[in-house]
Amino acid sequence: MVVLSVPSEVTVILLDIEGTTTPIAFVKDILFPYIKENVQEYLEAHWEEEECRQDVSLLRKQAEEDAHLDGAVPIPMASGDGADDFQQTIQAVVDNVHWQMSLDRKTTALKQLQGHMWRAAFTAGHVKGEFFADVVPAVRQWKAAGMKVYIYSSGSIEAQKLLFGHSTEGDILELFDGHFDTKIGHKVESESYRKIADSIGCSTSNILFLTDVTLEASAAEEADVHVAVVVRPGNAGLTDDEKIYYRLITSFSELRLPSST
Ligand SMILES: CSCCC(=O)C(=O)COP(=O)(O)O
Ligand SMILES: [Mg+2]
Repeated sequence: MVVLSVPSEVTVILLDIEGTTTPIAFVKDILFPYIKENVQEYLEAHWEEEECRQDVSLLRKQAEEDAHLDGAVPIPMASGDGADDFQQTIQAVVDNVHWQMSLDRKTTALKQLQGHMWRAAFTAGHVKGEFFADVVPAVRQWKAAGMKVYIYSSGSIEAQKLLFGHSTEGDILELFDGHFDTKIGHKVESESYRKIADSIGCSTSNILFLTDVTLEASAAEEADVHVAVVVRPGNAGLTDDEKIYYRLITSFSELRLPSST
């Protein structure tokens, strides 16, 4: 088995979700279709609620920023004048969400709405978070060894908590010391990793970040974070150069903590 020695200065392990702890297929084939199939009905049912208003307002702001992009879908303000206007505005939000999802965009606006929509599915037990078999045993071992373990995903913190709180392994939220999402910054920007270190109260070099996406690994590395790229079934392939450059693991069990023998 391949063994990757964790540098002795590492005290924090920061985990990506999709493609790292959790199969991409779970996100693409279960979580995302739930949104596409239910967004219209969800908006119709929750339109007048404050949380939904805020979600739509954030999506509208994002749509304005996206106006220059090919195929972008604007979300006009509802005039509040009649059922047709209400339906047209909802349809614009639905189309915008579908458009963003067709590009797998990771905007905070989209992720916030998705998190709110998944709440019902997870809490009712219709959907349970899935993890690769090595994930939970490894995290338990790291915690027992005194490591701090955090999550950093494009999925909203609320969605992350649903995934880990309602999973095939039960509620495993207690295993994590904290969560970060794109509100701290995008995962492909190195500044995000500096802010995460500040927020945890450690140096960036105390962090080991595990992700499937080399653009994220590169941004983290630029901030002096240790990185390993996680290769899982169903993940996007890596180039030969990436395979040579990055430390690769196919299972969390390949990590050797400093004190391990
Ligand atoms: C319940 S987490 C939802 C996953 C998600 O929406 C997503 O975009 C995952 O991105 P990641 O940064 O974890 O690769
Ligand atoms: Mg990922």
